[in-house]
Amino acid sequence: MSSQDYDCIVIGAGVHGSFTAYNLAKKNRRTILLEQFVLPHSRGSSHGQTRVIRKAYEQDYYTQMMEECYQLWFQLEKEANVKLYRRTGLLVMGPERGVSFPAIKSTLQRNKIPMMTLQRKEFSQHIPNVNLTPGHEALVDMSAGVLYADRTLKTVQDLFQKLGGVIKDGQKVIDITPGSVVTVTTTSGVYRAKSLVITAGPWANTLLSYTGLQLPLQVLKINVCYWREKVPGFYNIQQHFPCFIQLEPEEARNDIYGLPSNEYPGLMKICYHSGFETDPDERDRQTDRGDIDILQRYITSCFPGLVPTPAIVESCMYTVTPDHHFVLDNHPTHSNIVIGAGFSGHGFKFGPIVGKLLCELSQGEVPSYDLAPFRIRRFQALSKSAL
Ligand SMILES: Cc1cc2nc3c(=O)[nH]c(=O)nc-3n(C[C@H](O)[C@H](O)[C@H](O)COP(=O)(O)OP(=O)(O)OC[C@H]3O[C@@H](n4cnc5c(N)ncnc54)[C@H](O)[C@@H]3O)c2cc1C
Ligand SMILES: O=C(O)[C@@H]1CCCCN1
Repeated sequence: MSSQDYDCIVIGAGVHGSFTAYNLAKKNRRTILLEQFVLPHSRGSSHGQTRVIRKAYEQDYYTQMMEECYQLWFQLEKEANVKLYRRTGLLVMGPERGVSFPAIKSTLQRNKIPMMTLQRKEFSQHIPNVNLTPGHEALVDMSAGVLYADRTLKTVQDLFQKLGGVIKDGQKVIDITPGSVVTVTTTSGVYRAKSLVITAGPWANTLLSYTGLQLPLQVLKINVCYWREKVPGFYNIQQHFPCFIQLEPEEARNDIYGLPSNEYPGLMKICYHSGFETDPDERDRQTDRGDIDILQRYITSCFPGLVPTPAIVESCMYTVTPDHHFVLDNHPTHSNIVIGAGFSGHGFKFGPIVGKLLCELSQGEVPSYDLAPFRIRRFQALSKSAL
């Protein structure tokens, strides 16, 4: 067993822990990033080749955070000399009389984000091989695109190490002792630091249980489905096919989204924006595929150029809060413990800004954004403190 002292310990080397550690190292804080699995791994939420980046949100605060976040992604690409973003645009389709579509449209307009609305008659000219559902409208968020996810994690972790940061992978945290110096015990070491950041994705509540806190988080297994093009190239990134979000009527609850064929030749990724409850350590025992039936029906009616049977199904996990907004906050009883959790299936694109904010919180600095929507106290009636 080794015992070492740091300014900050970060638990979890997913996208948010990696960006937080990198921000801390940039501020010359002696930082260690602990990860239970050997890196890289595909057992959490940040693996896979691609994610959507967009400014199209219902809430101004996400759209406004993304303004700076895009700049941070570009800076990172420059610093590491690597391509992490590819512009495709994002086609948003949804019921004109619903809540979400008009809200997204007005947020984009209010914030002067480049966008294009598509009238039904011009839709097929711009977006061939997609049928717009009757009663639905469409717009395109022009600066949206694809982020290369696995490449991002490697890039950020490499930069962190170049700045002197330490990564210990294959070390599962099995205990946390809060205090003015926090002690973290792993399967092979004991580490002490002035502050701790917990970015443990689906395992957030397992880690938080050592600190006497539980958050209202639900862990869902997501079936990540890839669908074969009937004619190769129909929905290809090279042919400028965009990412898309299909907003469903509020009562249907969950949306469908997709990315152009890119990562696997001839296959387009289309997924259901929800899944089935799982224990993160038993992910593969969850075998429910009810979402795939919904996707098959949708693809048959709206994407006639795809074979409506998935060619590949991979797994990922969402950690969802009751309002689908993130948790970015200090621990309510131990202020030198900072929590980044509950990214609810839409957190990847915010990695650079979440890293910056969690770093600021851990250093006792005033955060760059109003974190009211992300504070733990919004769950007051729901969160159970075991203290
Ligand atoms: C299918 C899918 C599609 C998505 N699409 C998008 C998208 O298009 N755009 C977007 O912006 N976002 C998207 N997201 C969401 C985004 O990927 C997640 O919000 C983000 O990856 C969450 O990262 P994280 O760092 O919080 O969690 P994770 O990536 O799960 O990282 C947590 C890490 O903590 C480690 N850990 C846990 N417990 C311990 C322990 N005891 N000791 C040591 N280490 C531990 C885990 O092993 C893991 O590596 C998608 C997610 C999924 C699943
Ligand atoms: O965060 C995103 O942009 C994607 C697409 C929409 C559903 C959630 N995940």
